[in-house]
Amino acid sequence: MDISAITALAPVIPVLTIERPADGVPLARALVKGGLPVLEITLRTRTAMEALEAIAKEVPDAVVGAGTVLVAAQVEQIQRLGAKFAVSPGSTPDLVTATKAAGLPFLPGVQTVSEAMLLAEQGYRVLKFFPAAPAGGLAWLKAVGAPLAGLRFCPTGGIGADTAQAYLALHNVTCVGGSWVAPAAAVDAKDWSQIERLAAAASNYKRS
Ligand SMILES: O=C[C@H](O)COP(=O)(O)O
Ligand SMILES: CC(=O)C(=O)O
Repeated sequence: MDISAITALAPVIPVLTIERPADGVPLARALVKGGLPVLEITLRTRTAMEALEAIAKEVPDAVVGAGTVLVAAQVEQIQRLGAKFAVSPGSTPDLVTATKAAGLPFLPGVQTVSEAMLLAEQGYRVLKFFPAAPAGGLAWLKAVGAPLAGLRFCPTGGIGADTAQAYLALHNVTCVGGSWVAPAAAVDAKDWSQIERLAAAASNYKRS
């Protein structure tokens, strides 16, 4: 699957920052059961790599990727642990080269038109728009829809249950990313049924 196919699988990509290794698998199972199979594990915690590997091994219906991929050296490791894609808040030439060499689908982050154009020159058609809400949100996406007509975005950052549907209604939004479907309090309480309900609600959002 390429990144277009992966981002087409579900309207919402849960962005997960996992603090305890034991949380990863039940959290992933709850999200997949709720209808959100594409999961982004951010590499922001000591346990992220371990959680990524466990989910890749034990939750076969999940399409698990790594987020907060900042340097090329991480690419080989996440792929070896079972990541199906890489996400970054931005992009660098080294990350583009490393993910292409590895054949690992990559969702690079952009915040400006010029960044989007540079990635389009490299062949990317699906980009993460990060941080979506502070960087212009719905208004930015609407404004770039005509000039960047060939590009689709996965806005992430500051999106919640109250705004996700409005983003998904835009023709240049393929999916949205966010942490709201796995609130830290629910994870701390191991309230997997609450997370499954939040995922089920998010999986019902309609795309344009
Ligand atoms: O850095 C944050 C992640 O991209 C998710 O953002 P969020 O917590 O605003 O949904
Ligand atoms: C911001 C985000 O989702 C990432 O760190 O990849």
